[in-house]
Parts: sequence; C-alpha cells; structure tokens
Amino acid sequence: MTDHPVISAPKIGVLIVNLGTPDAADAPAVRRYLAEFLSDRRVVEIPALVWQPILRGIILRTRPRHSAHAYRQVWREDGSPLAAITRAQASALADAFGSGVIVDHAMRYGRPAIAERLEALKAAGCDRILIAPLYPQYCAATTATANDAAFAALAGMRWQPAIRTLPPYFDDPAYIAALKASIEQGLTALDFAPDAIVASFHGMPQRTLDLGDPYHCQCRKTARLLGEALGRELIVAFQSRFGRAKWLEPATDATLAALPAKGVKRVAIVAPGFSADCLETLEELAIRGRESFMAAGGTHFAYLPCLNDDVAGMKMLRSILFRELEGWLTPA
Ligand SMILES: C=CC1=C(C)c2cc3[nH]c(cc4nc(cc5[nH]c(cc1n2)c(C)c5CCC(=O)O)C(CCC(=O)O)=C4C)c(C)c3C=C
Ligand SMILES: [Fe+2]
Ligand SMILES: [Fe+2]
Repeated sequence: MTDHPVISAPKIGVLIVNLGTPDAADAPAVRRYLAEFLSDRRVVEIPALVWQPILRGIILRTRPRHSAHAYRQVWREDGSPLAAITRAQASALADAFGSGVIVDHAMRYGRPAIAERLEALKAAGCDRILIAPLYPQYCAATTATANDAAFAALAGMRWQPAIRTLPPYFDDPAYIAALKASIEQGLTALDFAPDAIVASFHGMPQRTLDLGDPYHCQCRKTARLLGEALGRELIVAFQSRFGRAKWLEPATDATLAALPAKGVKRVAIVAPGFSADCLETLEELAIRGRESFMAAGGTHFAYLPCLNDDVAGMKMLRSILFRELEGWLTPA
C-alpha cells in the first residue's frame, strides 16, 4: 500500500475580509499599498495602457507622501486602525461558532493576504469556507474584488474547499439595529443635541451607478431604514472623491461646509458603510470634516465611531455569519 497523506478532521472556516491598509505610516509603505490597490481593475476601470502610466508617472510619485501624513494623524500603537480593528473583530468571533469553526481575517490589499489565509484555513482542515467581505453595501470595487481574490486563490488548489460568500447586509434588521444602538449611545454621550445627523458613505464614480452597480441604492436604503429606526431623517453624503471623473453626490465635504448657512450649527456624523474605523473616517471625517464644518460657522461637531469590535457590532456580525453557516454547522 502507498503512503497516504494525512487528512485532518474536517472543519469550517470563516474568513472576514476588509480592504487593506499600509503596514507603516510612511511614504514607501503607502506607495506599495496604493500601487496594488489602484492597479485593481475593479477599482479603477480605465484601460491599463492608459491608467498605468498615470498611476506610475503621477499618482504614485505624489500621493504617498500626502497620504502618509494623513495616516500619521490616526496611526495607533498597534498600527493602522483598520488593521487593528479587523484583527480585534476576528478575535472577538474566535469562539462564536464552536470548536469546529476557525475564524480568521484577511485584507484584499497587503497583508494578511486572502490567498495566504485561505491556504492556512485549508491546512487546518477546513473543507468549507465562508468568505465574508465586511462591506454592508455591495460594490464591485470592494465586495466583488475580495471574492475575485478568493476565487483566484482557489483556482490553484487541487482540492478546493466548498465556498460561500457573505451577501451584502445593507438592509438586514440586525445591522440596522446595531447602528441604531451604537448611534443612540454615541448621541447620549454628547454634551449637545445635534440639529442634524449626516450619514457619510464612501463615494464611487457616478459611472458605476449608471453601469448597474447597486452600491448607491443600497447606501440610500441603509440611510432610509436607519433614519426610520432613529425616528429622524439623515442627510446622506458621499466622501473620499478620487480622480477627475464625476462621483456620487452630494459630496460630504461640500455638504458639511453648506450646513451652517442653512441653520445647522450642531452636527453629528456617522459612517454606516464602514465596518471599521479607518483613514477615511478618522482623518477625513473626524479631523478634516470637523475643520470644514467649523470654518463654515458650525459650533458643535461630533464624529460617532463605526461599529468596530463593540458589543452591538459583534452581536450583529455573529448573527449574520451564523445565518450564512446554516446547514454547515451540525447541531450542538
Ligand atoms: C467602504 C467602501 C469603499 C468603497 C466603495 C471604496 C471605493 C474606492 N476607494 C478608492 C480610493 C481610495 N480609497 C482609500 C482608502 C479606503 N477606502 C475604503 C473603503 C472603500 N473604498 C477604506 C476602508 C479605506 C481606508 C484604508 C485605510 O488604510 O484606512 C484610498 C487610500 C487612502 C488615500 O490615499 O486616500 C484610496 C486612494 C477608489 C478609487 C474607489 C472606487 C472606485
Ligand atoms: Fe476607498
Ligand atoms: Fe440609487
């Protein structure tokens, strides 16, 4: 009889995935990160022959220094906020589904890489893996590219695990309830009552909406449901414009700057589309957003944090992940 490779007892893997972040707050690390991120054809949909010279010749020569400065404003002792919070989310979920389920995390760009963590889950005996891109609203530039990277890794495997992917959860009652609880807690802790709440979502080129990406509608629906749950309408805006094309409107920075003239002097801002605080929330909203609003005549400004690894957010993640594992988890 020939020697047979050892096959471990089957397990289930859950791989939570977020966007990725530089591994240091300096220009070389940001350049490496942006080179990978902005070369993704799901993110910048310009033919490579046209885009790569612009990226290599202009953007990667100028943007890393500027972005590294921004990252330094929010960098923590344990690294980039996005990396630290995603790690904390995975460890909070570690025992959530029993000893037969291994929870791990990966980043679409940079490390830990999706391919590397899928290999590790396989090596640990996972023959079924739930890929969970933590984007409540589906977008080709986020959800689809994370799934693409997972499937590209599977393409090289002789013995592929069975795969499920987490659907968008923009209108899931558990997600809306978690946001409501977190925002109400944040509002209670303020020493002022905001005249308005702004819900800021990451922007996208307008063209992607015209081409059928559901992201815009899913953001709007989240904001409507959250407004209904909170009992007050939210002002929706889109942040982080990149490049010269037309992006979804209204823009968050312009919205904040226009509010004081409309009588909104006290504002709270939330970012329901981000499952973890990151550069885009902590620097762009909490620092620069505050500056724009106050410079325009605002008197009170509060940025309310994302769900992160707080109790309400983790309860929600456990419940939506558990639902996606249905039929895979044997009854206890
Ligand atoms: C939450 C959803 C996100 C969408 C949709 C999205 C689209 C998108 N982003 C860029 C360009 C950049 N985004 C950057 C940072 C960044 N983006 C998201 C999320 C979404 N992006 C997150 C969570 C982060 C933060 C990462 C971190 O390290 O904290 C950056 C890098 C920073 C900078 O230099 O400004 C760029 C660039 C495009 C072009 C795009 C859609 C086409
Ligand atoms: Fe982005
Ligand atoms: Fe829409």
